[in-house]
Amino acid sequence: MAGAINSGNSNQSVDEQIFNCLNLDNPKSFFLFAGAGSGKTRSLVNALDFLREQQGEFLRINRKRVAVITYTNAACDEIKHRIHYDPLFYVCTIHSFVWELIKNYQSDIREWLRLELKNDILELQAQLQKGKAGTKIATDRQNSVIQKSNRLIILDQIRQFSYSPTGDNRTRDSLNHSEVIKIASEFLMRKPLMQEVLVRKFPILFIDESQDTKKELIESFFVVQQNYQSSFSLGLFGDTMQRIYNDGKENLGKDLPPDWVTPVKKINYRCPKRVIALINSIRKDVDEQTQVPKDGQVDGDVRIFVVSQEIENKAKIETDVSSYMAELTKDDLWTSDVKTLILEHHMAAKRIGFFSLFEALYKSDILRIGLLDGSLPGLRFFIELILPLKTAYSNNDSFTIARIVKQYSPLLTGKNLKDSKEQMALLKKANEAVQSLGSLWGNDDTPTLLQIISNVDESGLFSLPDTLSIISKRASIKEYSLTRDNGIEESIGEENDLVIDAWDEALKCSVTEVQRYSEYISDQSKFGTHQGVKGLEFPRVMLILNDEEARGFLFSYEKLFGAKSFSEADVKNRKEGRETSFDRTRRLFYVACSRAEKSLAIVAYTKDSGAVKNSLLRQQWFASEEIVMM
Ligand SMILES: Nc1ncnc2c1ncn2[C@@H]1O[C@H](COP(=O)(O)OP(=O)(O)OP(=O)(O)O)[C@@H](O)[C@H]1O
Repeated sequence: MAGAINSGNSNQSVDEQIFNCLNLDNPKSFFLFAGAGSGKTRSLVNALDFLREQQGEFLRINRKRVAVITYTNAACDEIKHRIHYDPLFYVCTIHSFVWELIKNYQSDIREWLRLELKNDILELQAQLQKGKAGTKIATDRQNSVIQKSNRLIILDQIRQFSYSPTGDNRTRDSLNHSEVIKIASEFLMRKPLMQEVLVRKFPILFIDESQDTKKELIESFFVVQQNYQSSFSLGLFGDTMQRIYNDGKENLGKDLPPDWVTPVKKINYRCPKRVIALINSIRKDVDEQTQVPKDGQVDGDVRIFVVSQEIENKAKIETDVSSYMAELTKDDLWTSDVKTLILEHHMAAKRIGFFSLFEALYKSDILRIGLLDGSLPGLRFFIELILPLKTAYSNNDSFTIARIVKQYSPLLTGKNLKDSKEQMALLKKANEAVQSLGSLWGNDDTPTLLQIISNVDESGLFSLPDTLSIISKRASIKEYSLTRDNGIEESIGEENDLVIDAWDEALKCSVTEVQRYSEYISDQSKFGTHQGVKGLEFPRVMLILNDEEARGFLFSYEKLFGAKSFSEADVKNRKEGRETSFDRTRRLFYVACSRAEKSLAIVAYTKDSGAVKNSLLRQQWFASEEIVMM
């Protein structure tokens, strides 16, 4: 690693090396890249504690803060919690950070957007001229030209650009996620004033999981660091082996300026010895970084179960695997407290039983983000109102029923009750509406979502969210399209029908699917995705590998384990030094395996069990007794 002027492998010295960088009179930048479970997050928090103690007063008096960019909102909350919400630290995701940086440059944003839109339109028109007419791609391009041209026309009418890091930004004055990243990177690169403002406000900037931070931004932060070496410290935390998104900077850390400090961490504090040996092997052909266990670490167990893809009852296989592991490890919690990691949300949806609902809404680009982060108003309506009301109804819990109805029902608004001469009649109406809704649940069956919204619409018990209301008043539907935040906006064309189609399909599902979805999304379920568990740890991990179910093309476990040969593109990419789906999958596998604190079971569904077995034996990541053919 270039620029390693300091190294050491005791944890104490790593933290001290970082502390030494944080002297505001002589700041240094550093790059703490180390394997899974080596305590990078812990070192980050230690550095913040150090800053609070040593520099807190100075920073506060001079109205400066320390910025910490995290990869997810969950990681952001975790760090904020660990530093007791001290306002000295500005902890946020990359999108919030860059918006904070650029939001006061409104006229520059307008000019940037004008140029960007013009260039995009020219490029699309050139592609349209070159390409075949009448194809789907040509239609998409034409629509895109129309959309961008419309945006260009209204550009000067926009008084203030807006952006929400967690929203879908579909109003006419909003910027989208990739635009704010692009704007911030370009402004940071080109505008000395913006660099100065950044450094003045945040003389110290830490970036966690920086291997997955958008490369153009990382590059612009490097430029700032070079221009402000004596007043700015950039601290990067991460692990190149855990880069799982394509927009991160490849080979981050290569050719660092010579004055950067690059501490080394070799101990893995999380995983048992056997898992450490496994992840060392997975990593061996990539960068030869090896880890050692902490003193007194347990051995732990690893098994890989090779199962034919053809097997119908996968749930049974996975229960059998749990029992096997419980017996092997003498740990009964394998049958009740296991984190199961799947590659895609679809796989959890199938296993938990909300697949039809998920599949229907996932099809729409507009609804997808809200579906994945649990914020779709159409679903929240069921989760926050209908399901709790149903539970209270089943339990004869009249207190809770009254609370929900009073809080949400338009029948019983204060104004309604005050104005009404017939309060008793209103209460009776609300009561009947609750009875009517409750009666939809028969002895053995549960209502569909459509039955529920029709019932509620008719009784007037609750106002439906705009999305659902539109469905039930389908007659006027063509004039509207849906947005996640507002429900209704001016028509933007074809996408409208896709959203309606998606909801049409979803409303045919039973409300039980919403219940299961709700458990999954609020993290009460035992499932997580391979990507989503970055940074987390669990005692018992079951990793499900199944390309067929995952449907993605970015990852291929069949290739990783020899059941599928490399495509021509893979061969070409490898020859030319570019990464392949094999490389990406190997990194994802590393991330997922390294979450285990005690024991790890891998269930590999495959079209060719024999080929997988041979390949596993050749690869030597697992001992032969650890490979279980099922
Ligand atoms: N010096 C230490 N002594 C004891 N335990 C430690 C030490 N450093 C970290 N740990 C523990 O090891 C586990 C992993 O630490 P942490 O999450 O900080 O690692 P990480 O490098 O950020 O991991 P990953 O890259 O896999 O997300 C945590 O449970 C943490 O509390």
